[in-house]
Amino acid sequence: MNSPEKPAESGKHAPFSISGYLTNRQPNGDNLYANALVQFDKAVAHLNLKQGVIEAMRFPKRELSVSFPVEMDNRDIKIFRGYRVHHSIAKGPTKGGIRYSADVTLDEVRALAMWMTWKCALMNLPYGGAKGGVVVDPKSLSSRELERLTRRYATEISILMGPESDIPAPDMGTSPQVMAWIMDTYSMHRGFSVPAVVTGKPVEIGGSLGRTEATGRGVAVTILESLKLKNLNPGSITVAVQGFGNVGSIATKLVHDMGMKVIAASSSKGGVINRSGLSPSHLIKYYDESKGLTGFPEGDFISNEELLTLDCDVLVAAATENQITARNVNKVKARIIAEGANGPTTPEADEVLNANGAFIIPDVLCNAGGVTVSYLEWVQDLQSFFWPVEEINRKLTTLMLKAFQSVMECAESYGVSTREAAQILAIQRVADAIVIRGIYP
Ligand SMILES: NC(=O)C1=CN([C@@H]2O[C@H](COP(=O)(O)OP(=O)(O)OC[C@H]3O[C@@H](n4cnc5c(N)ncnc54)[C@H](OP(=O)(O)O)[C@@H]3O)[C@@H](O)[C@H]2O)C=CC1
Ligand SMILES: O=C(O)CCC(=O)C(=O)O
Repeated sequence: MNSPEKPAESGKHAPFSISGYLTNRQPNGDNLYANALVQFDKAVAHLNLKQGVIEAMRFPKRELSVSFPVEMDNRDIKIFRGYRVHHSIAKGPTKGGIRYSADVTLDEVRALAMWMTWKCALMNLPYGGAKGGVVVDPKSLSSRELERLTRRYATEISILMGPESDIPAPDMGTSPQVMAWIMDTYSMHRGFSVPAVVTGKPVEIGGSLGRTEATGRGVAVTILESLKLKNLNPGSITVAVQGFGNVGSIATKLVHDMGMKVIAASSSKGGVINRSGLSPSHLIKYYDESKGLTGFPEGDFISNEELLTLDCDVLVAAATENQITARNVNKVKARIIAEGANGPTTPEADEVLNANGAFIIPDVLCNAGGVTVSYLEWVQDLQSFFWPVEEINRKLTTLMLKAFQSVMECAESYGVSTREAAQILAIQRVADAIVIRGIYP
């Protein structure tokens, strides 16, 4: 693996060391921003770009760290920490979700913001990349506490937010309701409704039909396309899904509708396996009622570690980052890895999977359905004219297939992995925007 401290072999980039720049010192392979830089260095080495242009893409454009007080239901005041990072503004306003998680770090948000830049560029959306996060376990808060926290965080980052500057959306631990509170808070400060300031809202206040399902739908569309590429019949395919939130649960339902057999699914505390197949509707009902999948009666318990290394055809990694690592990669048996989550595979594990002949649908492609329908939501909000769900799903599928095709062509012509191909395409497009704008002549 290339170290992010060491320029890649081409020697083309990064005299600027990132020593001291990373904020959380995790073991090698676990720091998400370091991992994002390893991927970037690998992809950019194939492109003929000026040093300044490379430097401009290597580091975030701007970062906001905030501390803010929230009154708890028992009248105690707690201080929370949050972030909003803009990685690139070269191709348009910044776009990207907000994550509520007890473990979120600034480096994690930096990586996720960088990946949003590549994802938007790969999908040809007129956006740069951003991400936000608050260090909080949302399940530990009451609904009123969650609302107060969200409104205060939205106020703190409102100096960056706006329909023409930065448009947040849901990510892990946030929901359409959280987006509604953000939209309302921003609108209160402006004195009129600004639906286009955030996407993934409930449809009653300007959300788009199909947005809630969009990320999982994109995952399913790319899996089906991968099966076509490999001449595999969906009816003979077994699938294991790690993570059963927004992305994992919808992907489970849709691959099942396409004829594949889902044999295992999990949430954070473990999951369930049944080699005869699981019912997505039963899983979804159980998950909503029990807030997890452990104890689901129609199968046997399986740990997350076991699920990742299960004998199956397709592994959908739809939970969180750093799940397929140097520690477990040699035991992964799935031939197709669909990265519903952002950064589920570390760079070391990525190399091993590729060497072993696995087919990876990389995160910036696989989970791009969410931001794609977010874009459609933003366009609908700006024009105050809304489309039926069939039209949204048709547009989404068209854009996903086009991106899938271009990644395959790029992988073929450069002789690189699918992840490198996706990033090569995206980085070249962002670099073109930087050069054409004349920001870094
Ligand atoms: N929502 C979106 O539109 C998009 C999301 N993504 C990415 O997809 C991933 C999932 O996001 P989303 O579905 O929205 O998040 P949710 O918060 O809706 O769900 C997350 C799911 O992952 C589970 N989980 C968390 N940690 C682990 C773990 N270590 N092992 C197994 N399961 C775990 C959670 O379990 P539990 O319920 O027990 O906590 C939950 O089922 C993230 O990486 C996110 O960045 C990417 C693009 C768009
Ligand atoms: O819908 C969006 O704008 C962004 C979704 C997101 O955070 C992601 O794709 O990782």
